[in-house]
Amino acid sequence: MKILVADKISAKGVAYLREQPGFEVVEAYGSSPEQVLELVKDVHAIAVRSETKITREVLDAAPELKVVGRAGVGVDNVDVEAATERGVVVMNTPSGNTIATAELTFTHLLCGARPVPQAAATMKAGKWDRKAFAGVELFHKTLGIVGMGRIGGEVAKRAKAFGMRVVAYDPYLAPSRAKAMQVEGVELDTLLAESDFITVHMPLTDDTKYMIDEAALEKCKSGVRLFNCARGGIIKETALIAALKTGHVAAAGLDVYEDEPLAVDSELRSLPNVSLTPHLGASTAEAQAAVGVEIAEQITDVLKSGVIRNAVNMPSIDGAALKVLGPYLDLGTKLGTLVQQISPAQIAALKITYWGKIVDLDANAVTRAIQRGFLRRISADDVNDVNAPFLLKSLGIEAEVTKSNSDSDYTDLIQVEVVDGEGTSHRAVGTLLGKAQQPRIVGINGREVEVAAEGKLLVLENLDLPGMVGEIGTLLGRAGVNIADMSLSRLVQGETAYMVVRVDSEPKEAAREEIKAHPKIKLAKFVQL
Ligand SMILES: NC(=O)C1=CN([C@@H]2O[C@H](COP(=O)(O)OP(=O)(O)OC[C@H]3O[C@@H](n4cnc5c(N)ncnc54)[C@H](O)[C@@H]3O)[C@@H](O)[C@H]2O)C=CC1
Ligand SMILES: O=C(O)CCC(=O)C(=O)O
Repeated sequence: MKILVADKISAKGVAYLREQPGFEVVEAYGSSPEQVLELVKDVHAIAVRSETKITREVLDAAPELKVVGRAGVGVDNVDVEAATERGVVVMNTPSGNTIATAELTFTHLLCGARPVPQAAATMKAGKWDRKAFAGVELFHKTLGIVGMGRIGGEVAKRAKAFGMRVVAYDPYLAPSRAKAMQVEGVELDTLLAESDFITVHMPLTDDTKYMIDEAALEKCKSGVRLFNCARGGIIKETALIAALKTGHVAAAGLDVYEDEPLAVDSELRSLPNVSLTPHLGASTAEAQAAVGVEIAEQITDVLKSGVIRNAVNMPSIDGAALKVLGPYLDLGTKLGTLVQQISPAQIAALKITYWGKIVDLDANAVTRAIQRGFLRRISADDVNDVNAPFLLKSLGIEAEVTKSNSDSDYTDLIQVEVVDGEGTSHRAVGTLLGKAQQPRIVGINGREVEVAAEGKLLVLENLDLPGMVGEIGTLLGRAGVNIADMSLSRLVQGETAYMVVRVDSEPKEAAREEIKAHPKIKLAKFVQL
């Protein structure tokens, strides 16, 4: 396994990767886009911070790639959509740099209140000016926090310790969390109107781009102070520059920019009332050690054991959750594979229904396992849990999931149903049996059966006549095929019955043709689970 460390992550993180038997680690920092294309051609994993851009082109150039690991929070330098289409897991380390970024934000807040960087620069220049650098206090001022996630929350705690009133705007902020954090949840306009200091802490999205523009600034108090240690573009730079020049915005502190690195001739560099840092939020020894080791561990887990944590393009399952969900994932994959093999090729919809305990668990991962199982034999692409929903959609198959509260005869039940182009439904139902939670198939196309969900199966619909079991047994015996397990089911005596036969080996072509052509057999499917 080859791992490219494309941006500088902590030495401890790199050492962890190097210690793994079978890992070859290549460190290549500051590579040009052309060099990156060359470097990735045989890598299985790439570790980045924010410098290296993992574009669609880079992903195309990396056929072996399984995972992109971002040592940090924002994944804006990774084309997540393209990665998802290719089944590449994109993961981040969400909390390792929270404190570092909250502390840098607070440093900017303090420098916005007291012009320390400006005063320090004049001291270095040999001056002694006690009049030009008066400031204001944070005490009893209102701080508006836009985006009350991990970093916003830590900033709020520090602001409370400084005696500030904290108001927050975050559409996803639960009132209970706001209360616990002693902040007032308000609408954005109220925050803009009431805050003396405003700091933003959310990702850059279509919703948040230019959230603080000319119109928003007009709603702010004259003399407001603004801070952005999240992503450039949340505060519109041209609007901010104009407002800093008039003094409507008294001071600003920025760590991030619309274009990074910030242009040498950016007007921001020459304004006296703005403090700038070059995207240093996460740059503490502690944060880098934390995110470097975390991403190295996460990459190792994906490559060695398939355990995925902190993925941004699929549901993550940690070790404890995997213990609970593991048997369901296995059952789900098998049911998906089974249904695909008993159905016609043209499928309009794949419908999944859950009953029992599984309803209360996070079934997203099981849904993906079912979809992966269904696609395993029909998609030309490498199918995995990341790209299964995308591939299904690209085949024009509609996905539907229902969690049912109705009673069932089993503690847990999963039904996978496909509807073909003619509107006919084909389905399989499965459960987990006993302490060992063995996957069992308990229904096929509305017939109750009971057979282990593993190995090779022969699914037959035959006329419900005496001697059928003997005839099939003889036929398979003649073909040298041993029967491991068998289940029979009929709805109405004398009509058709279902026979599910688990066999030790696959019947040869001639025997398969003989079974298919048997006048008393209406349907014969050979299934490999
Ligand atoms: N300057 C730096 O070096 C660093 C920057 N960051 C950036 O800081 C930002 C926040 O990071 P975390 O707090 O860890 O993320 P988080 O995911 O914990 O919090 C983000 C919050 O933004 C909120 N949000 C989403 N859309 C919103 C909207 N339209 N309006 C208001 N709030 C909205 C979410 O509900 C969530 O509470 C991220 O963009 C991250 O990339 C993170 C670490 C270092
Ligand atoms: O890696 C870095 O220094 C940038 C950190 C950052 O912006 C993030 O984690 O979102």
